[in-house]
Amino acid sequence: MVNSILKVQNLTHYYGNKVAVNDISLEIKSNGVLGLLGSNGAGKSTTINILCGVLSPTKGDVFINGINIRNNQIASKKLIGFLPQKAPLYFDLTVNEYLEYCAKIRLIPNVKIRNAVERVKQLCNISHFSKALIRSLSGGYQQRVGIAQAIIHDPKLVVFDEPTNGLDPVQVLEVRKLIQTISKDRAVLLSTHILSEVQATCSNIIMIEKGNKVFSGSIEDFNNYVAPNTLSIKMILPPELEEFLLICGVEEVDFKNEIILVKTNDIIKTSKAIIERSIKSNWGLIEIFPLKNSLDDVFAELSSSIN
Ligand SMILES: Nc1ncnc2c1ncn2[C@@H]1O[C@H](COP(=O)(O)OP(=O)(O)OP(=O)(O)O)[C@@H](O)[C@H]1O
Repeated sequence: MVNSILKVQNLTHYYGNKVAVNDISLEIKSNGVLGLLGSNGAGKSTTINILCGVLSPTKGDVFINGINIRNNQIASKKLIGFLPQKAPLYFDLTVNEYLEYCAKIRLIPNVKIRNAVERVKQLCNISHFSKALIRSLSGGYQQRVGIAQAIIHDPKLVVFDEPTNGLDPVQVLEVRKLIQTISKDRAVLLSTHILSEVQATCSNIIMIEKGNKVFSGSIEDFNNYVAPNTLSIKMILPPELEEFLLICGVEEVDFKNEIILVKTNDIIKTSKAIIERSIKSNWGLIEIFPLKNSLDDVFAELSSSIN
């Protein structure tokens, strides 16, 4: 049987008597980017600090490639790369000096260090800064150095905590592109509270709120999670508001130029009723379709589902 790259079973963590992560399970079976989404304080950092062996969980188990991190700290850490919210950089070292140092603390044999450093510099497009002091690099390039240290030992799983925080829009796009490239050869867990980040980078999402898992599935499943409750309608001869309100399930009607937005408690029944009435009364129905919820709507709905 092939081991999952990451398996988290019933993870729970308390700070004193306050629960920060409550019975969370998740699994990564193949390469690609899994988004760990949640509002501020949801429990994302606590979860990933546990996965990366920085924090011991109160309860539950984490397996990296089948290895339980609780009893096999060194073996499991060899398989994980981590870029925390604040990249662990030494600003007075050059890029080469820093990456060589990271390779040593990752226990890469001396004879292989040079190749490892060259490989990650090339991948992260920082070779031309090899001899530059880290403090002299822009925020985006410093973040690339942070990413390079996270993959220097060629881990199976890389964990990024809010990797585009504080970067300008161009750097954000470049760092996202780099993360996607990295995810072709390994699994990536990307923690963020930014929906557009998840949309742009991830294939699947786990969402946590107040320490509880509230969603797990594909971006598409996430998008369709909350059933739509609004119909968008175009008609040549629409009826008056009062007549609309008499139709089965119609709760609110909003006339916006040519478009009529109808809020309903039953999208199927109301669509059927409007189509039937339109034919009978010659309203000249041109189009009718349910309006999809935006990801922001779904995020808001899921965030408020835990009290
Ligand atoms: N060292 C700590 N001691 C006590 N409580 C903590 C500690 N660290 C985090 N918490 C609390 O645990 C909960 C989860 O925090 P965590 O940092 O894991 O959330 P997060 O989703 O990463 O949030 P953010 O996006 O703001 O970093 C929060 O209520 C937080 O206040």
